[in-house]
Amino acid sequence: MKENSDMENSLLCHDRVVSLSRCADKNDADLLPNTGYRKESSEAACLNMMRCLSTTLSPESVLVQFELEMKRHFPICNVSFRNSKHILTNQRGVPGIFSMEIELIDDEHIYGCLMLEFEWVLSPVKKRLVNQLTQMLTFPLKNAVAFQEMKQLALTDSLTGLPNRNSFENAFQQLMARYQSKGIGKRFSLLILDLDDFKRINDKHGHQTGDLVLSCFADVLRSCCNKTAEAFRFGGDEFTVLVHAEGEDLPHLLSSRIRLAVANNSSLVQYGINCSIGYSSYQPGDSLYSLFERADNALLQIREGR
Ligand SMILES: Nc1nc2c(ncn2[C@@H]2O[C@H](COP(=O)(O)OP(=O)(O)OP(=O)(O)O)[C@@H](O)[C@H]2O)c(=O)[nH]1
Repeated sequence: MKENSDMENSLLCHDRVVSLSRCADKNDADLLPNTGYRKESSEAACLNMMRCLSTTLSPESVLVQFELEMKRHFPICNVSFRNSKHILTNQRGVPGIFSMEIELIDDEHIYGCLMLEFEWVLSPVKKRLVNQLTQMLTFPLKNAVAFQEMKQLALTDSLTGLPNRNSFENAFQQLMARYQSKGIGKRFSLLILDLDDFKRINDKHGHQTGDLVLSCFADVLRSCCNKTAEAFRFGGDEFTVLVHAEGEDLPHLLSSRIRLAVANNSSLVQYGINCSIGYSSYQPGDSLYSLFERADNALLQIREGR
């Protein structure tokens, strides 16, 4: 069998694929003289790959770890994965001169396809090793994608598609941490929105119509929010918006925009839908409870004042 110390080549050595991986340890027994590379059997490479891929549950991180691990063996440029639901890519805009498309097979079904671009043309032996290492990706990637989907479900309201109460509480904690670390003066606001007399819709038109009205209201709310305002379904006919930009009159402006959008939406108008909105701005020392309580009191005052 042919064996040389050319770093670009994997070697077919005693019928086993042997790749060259970068090695920082100068005393490594398998270090090839004056190269900084060591020989590694494909079994060892696969084991390494499996070990490194099993440590994360984020699909993007799985792909990045895969890429890093592949880089030990191959001059790789771009890695991307796609299946019917997902496209993950680390495309850097520098195309490789040689590409391979490898199907990831799971229980005899094709789970997705991995596109790899390399800086150099690969020898047949190297292609074999790429295939072998790529198949290692199937299970961790599938696992990570399933985990992400479950996480997404747990944080999303299934009727309206808006982030749910759990999401709202997470977002609040994140905002509070961010604003606290930037010091006093950085504020954000909370809007609480409650549909007026919504029970009447269910009682008069049925639960399905009630669902449609809630979805329609959520769409209107979404359309009024921008990058600095995020809407949530808090529960039932109650919604919240976190406004994470400074500006004292922002909550007021957003409330007016939402009320106008509701009044101009024919689907909501036909059911006589109105909403009450109360808001409060974050003050240093506030908890979610105190901020929520102030916004809720403001909402009650608006209702009592009518
Ligand atoms: N269709 C539908 N109804 C829901 C859903 N979640 C909660 N509800 C109903 O929403 C209604 C909320 O009633 P209330 O809390 O009294 O609110 P309201 O009728 O708007 O009264 P005010 O807030 O005082 O104006 C209840 O009848 C719930 O059954 C849902 O997902 N779909």
